[in-house]
Amino acid sequence: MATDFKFIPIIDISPLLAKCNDPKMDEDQGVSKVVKQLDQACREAGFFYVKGHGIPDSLVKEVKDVTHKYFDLPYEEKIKIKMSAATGFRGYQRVGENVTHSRPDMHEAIDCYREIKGGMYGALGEPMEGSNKWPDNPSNFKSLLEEYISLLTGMLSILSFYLFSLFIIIIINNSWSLTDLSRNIMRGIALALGGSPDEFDGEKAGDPFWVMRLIGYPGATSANGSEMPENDIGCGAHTDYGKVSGLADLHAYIPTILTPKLSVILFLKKLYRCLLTLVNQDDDIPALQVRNRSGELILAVPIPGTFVCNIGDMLKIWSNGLYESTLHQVINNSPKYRVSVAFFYEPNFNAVVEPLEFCKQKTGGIKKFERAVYGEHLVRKVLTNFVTD
Ligand SMILES: O=C(O)CCC(=O)C(=O)O
Ligand SMILES: [Fe+2]
Repeated sequence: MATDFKFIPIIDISPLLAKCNDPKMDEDQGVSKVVKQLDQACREAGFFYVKGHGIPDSLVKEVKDVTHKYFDLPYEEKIKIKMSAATGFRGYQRVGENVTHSRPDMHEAIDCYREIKGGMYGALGEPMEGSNKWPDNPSNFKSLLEEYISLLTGMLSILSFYLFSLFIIIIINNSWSLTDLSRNIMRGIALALGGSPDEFDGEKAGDPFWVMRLIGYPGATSANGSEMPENDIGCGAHTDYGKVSGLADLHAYIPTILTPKLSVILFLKKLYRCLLTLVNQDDDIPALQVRNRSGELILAVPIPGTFVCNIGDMLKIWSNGLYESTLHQVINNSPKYRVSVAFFYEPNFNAVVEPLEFCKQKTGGIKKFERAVYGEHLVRKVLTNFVTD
């Protein structure tokens, strides 16, 4: 992170969304103001809240409600959608299965990825082929989450009733920008970097991959119970490069190569991933902590009606370090169970990620990062990153 920021700025992005598809958006005063704020936030904190984002509050809340309901179910029920190599690493992982810095994270989660159809990305995408594992209970879980994802990505994958309701929402709000929030924030960030608004369209992130984690953090009392007495870290310090799937499942995939200890050590090696993250967190439980340059932890206090956004490592590469991803962690000290839904907006699966020429010029003319193909990194994450990175 770049500075000793003391707070995380709140940015009203509605002027940006209103003009996002206007070819002259960069000449608009409202857009320029938002772009300036984005630039400052990305340089100073790597984190910002967005308000005026156009996603209905009722949907944002409902997504957290169904997530609470799912995690409230007995373990035998939750495990019905267990994540494994056979599910393309999609599905439920229990508390402690995720590891950061060799410590089990005190959270459970459902991991989802954009659907990969058979043969879509050849042999590279094969291990992750498949569609997401949605629970049957609560019964509206799948439809609700698919609607939510379509609004965040602009991928109108749900036909029938939900597409129709989305259409009505769009008409009511008179704004197409509702349907692709992440892309539109990226258009603002592209301008903030000094590029054109469509810098990340096309081959870079015009057909974006996405990852979503629905995360449940047990309350402090149960977290300190007998099962894992010392661990109260919900999610260890990290930048957004993504999470490794359950080690047990990875061993099922590459059973003979690694000992569990070695797996954990290699897991610590950094993987570049993630462009922009949008976190939808419980309104009443402050738990997400962001580290500034001196190591002070700045709380990303929940602010109703906002998403917490942070830039990921892929943007760090594209911007040649002009924008950095910031370390953050989660500790739920409240006795209440906390839920957050982290949505990771990613480059195209086949995208080649390397410092943009104009960013290189702005940062001393030297390329600070090597070229990476996003899909290779992603798949390596779930398979061989343990071996080669
Ligand atoms: O739970 C949160 O508030 C954030 C989670 C997070 O940082 C992540 O999953 O990358
Ligand atoms: Fe994160």
